[in-house]
Amino acid sequence: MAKRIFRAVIMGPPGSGKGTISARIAQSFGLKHLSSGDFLRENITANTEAGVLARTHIEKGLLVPDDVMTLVLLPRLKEMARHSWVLDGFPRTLAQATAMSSVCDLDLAISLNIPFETLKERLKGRWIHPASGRVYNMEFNPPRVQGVDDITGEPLVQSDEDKPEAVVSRLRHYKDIAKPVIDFYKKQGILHSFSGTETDKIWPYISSLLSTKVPPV
Ligand SMILES: Nc1nc2c(ncn2[C@@H]2O[C@H](COP(=O)(O)OP(=O)(O)O)[C@@H](O)[C@H]2O)c(=O)[nH]1
Ligand SMILES: Nc1ncnc2c1ncn2[C@@H]1O[C@H](COP(=O)(O)OP(=O)(O)O)[C@@H](O)[C@H]1O
Repeated sequence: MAKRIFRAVIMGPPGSGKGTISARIAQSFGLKHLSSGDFLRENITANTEAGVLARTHIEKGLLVPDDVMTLVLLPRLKEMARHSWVLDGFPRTLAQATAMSSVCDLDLAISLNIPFETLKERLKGRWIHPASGRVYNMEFNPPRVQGVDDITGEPLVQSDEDKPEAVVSRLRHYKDIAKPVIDFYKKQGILHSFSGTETDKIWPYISSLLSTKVPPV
């Protein structure tokens, strides 16, 4: 019998732990971790038309326009039709959520509610390995050797998006546009929200919810 496909999205403001939690979900439940930020970075590196447009917005701490996002994401989601996945960072607007519902059905939407002050602190300490998208935090999950990626030994960088001015504007904007998306999934009966200041305390709740829906690896 074919294995049932399971699809989840994870939503939350920048720094809320979407990437960290998606990586744990992928590892514990054998789902693929898809990330809108990684898809955009691939396009930026490859200098595609969408990548060039995306870069100009990201550099200003702005969201990438919906038409560019759907152009990048929808074909990737269609390619993943036979796989179970957790998608991090998409959809962020109602237009994106509606466009996505025309190419795939979701089983679960996770929403992370993390206080504003906690988010600001976390983003200040976030460093990434650009080639792989691996994310570190100088307190929460520091690299083994300061300033370099654990796997490749290449240097880590702090992204322009995590500089203080960009962070505050991104966090303000998030709340306004996320509300209709959250309501959209609430109406479908697939929304589960989790609140807290620490990923390690939220994780057991997410993990037990998922174990009722996806068999662990
Ligand atoms: N101090 C602290 N940092 C965390 C926690 N959870 C995640 N982080 C770090 O906070 C930053 C943002 O997390 P990330 O998963 O990238 O969030 P995203 O922007 O929602 O994908 C990263 O540097 C993480 O390592 C936590 O519970 N405590
Ligand atoms: N669904 C989306 N809609 C619009 N812009 C997006 C979307 N996903 C990612 N982006 C853009 O890419 C940037 C990086 O995304 P990501 O790696 O998910 O980081 P973060 O979680 O810190 O926002 C975002 O700040 C935003 O400008």
